[in-house]
Amino acid sequence: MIDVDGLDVYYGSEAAVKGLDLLVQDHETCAIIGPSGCGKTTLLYALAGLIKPASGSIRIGGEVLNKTRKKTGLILQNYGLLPWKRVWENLAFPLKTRGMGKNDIKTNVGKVLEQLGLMEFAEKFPSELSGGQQQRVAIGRSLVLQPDLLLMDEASSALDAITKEHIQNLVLDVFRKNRMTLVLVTHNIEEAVFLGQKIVVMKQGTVVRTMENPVFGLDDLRNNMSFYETCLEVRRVLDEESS
Ligand SMILES: Nc1ncnc2c1ncn2[C@@H]1O[C@H](COP(=O)(O)OP(=O)(O)OP(=O)(O)O)[C@@H](O)[C@H]1O
Repeated sequence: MIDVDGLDVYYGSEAAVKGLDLLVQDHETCAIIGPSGCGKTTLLYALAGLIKPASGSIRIGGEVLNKTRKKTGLILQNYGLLPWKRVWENLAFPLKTRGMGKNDIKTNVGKVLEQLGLMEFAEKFPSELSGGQQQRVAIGRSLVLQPDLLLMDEASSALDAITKEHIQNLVLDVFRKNRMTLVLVTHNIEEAVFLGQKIVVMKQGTVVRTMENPVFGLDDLRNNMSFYETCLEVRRVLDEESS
């Protein structure tokens, strides 16, 4: 479980996150949505252990977080790939740095490339790939480490509408097959409703609304009217909170 209690994060004298409380259960997905500048990315970095809070606490699996965790994967907006390494090496690199043997690396990287449909791109450089393919490689880089918690910042914001949906489908599939907790930050209401079991609305550095998503995980969700009704409900909440 992720348990955030009274979190304050400052940049200099400016508070980016203020008195924020959040609970995310194990194997749950949580989508964080809110206007630009409300502190979503800052919260994600704090959950990754990359930013130290001024006060309050973050507990993950009962342990107070005071540095990065091996079992937390973080996927950033710009994908964070190593441009001079091929896809295969991009996935192998985090395992090498953890001292894994060659054969185990081969098996693990092979499995993840297979799962993400990336085998045919194994020998390519990131610059030779489309945005959606690069995003899949970024997901792969996190998955090889078998995270129990995956943090994603704007998973699909730079992608066209169709590729966006493919990536969202893939993220849901990855979540289901890998038994992890998923926290994602998004500007996109449909993405929040598609991927968030719990939808958390932020405003000015704090959580103003938490919604349980009634349609999360339904089959063929995008062809179901209740999906769009839930999107409208989230839109109403965002409008109310911004007025
Ligand atoms: N490195 C930094 N130094 C100083 N202020 C920062 C820094 N990063 C973010 N901020 C400020 O902290 C606040 C929260 O920023 P943050 O990036 O967390 O918001 P966000 O909700 O993720 O925004 P967006 O949706 O536009 O990405 C903003 O007012 C921003 O200007």
